[in-house]
Amino acid sequence: MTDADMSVLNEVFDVIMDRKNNPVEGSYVCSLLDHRKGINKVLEKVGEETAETILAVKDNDRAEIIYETSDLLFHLLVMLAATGITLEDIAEEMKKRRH
Ligand SMILES: N=c1c2ncn([C@@H]3O[C@H](COP(=O)(O)OP(=O)(O)OP(=O)(O)O)[C@@H](O)[C@H]3O)c2ncn1[C@@H]1O[C@H](COP(=O)(O)O)[C@@H](O)[C@H]1O
Repeated sequence: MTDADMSVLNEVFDVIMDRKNNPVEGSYVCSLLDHRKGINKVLEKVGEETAETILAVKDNDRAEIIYETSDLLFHLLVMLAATGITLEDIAEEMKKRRH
């Protein structure tokens, strides 16, 4: 995997943060981060996408695993943005675990 492949996570996270700070009409991310709905909507999606990913793995369906894992990672990024945690925070934690 190249840095360019992984940079898409940073790019999408940057868009999510921009949506958080500069709400846009019709944005899916903004609908998830809408404070009037609280954090529940984001967490429901993380749970739903986790279940769908697990079922894709159970079915041994490669295309579906890729599709659902992408959904899950995206919603995890939205969850991190909602809680004020950055990808740098996650990277720091993972680097500490290297051995
Ligand atoms: N990566 C994503 C992304 N992945 C999934 N989704 C949306 O997540 C929503 C919910 O996913 P679901 O799988 O539940 O969708 P569904 O169609 O109900 O499918 P199932 O229930 O059948 O699985 C769908 O509307 C998808 O479009 C995404 N929406 C946005 N992004 C990124 O976020 C950026 C900002 O998006 P906006 O805020 O909409 O501008 C975009 O430019 C993208 O880069």
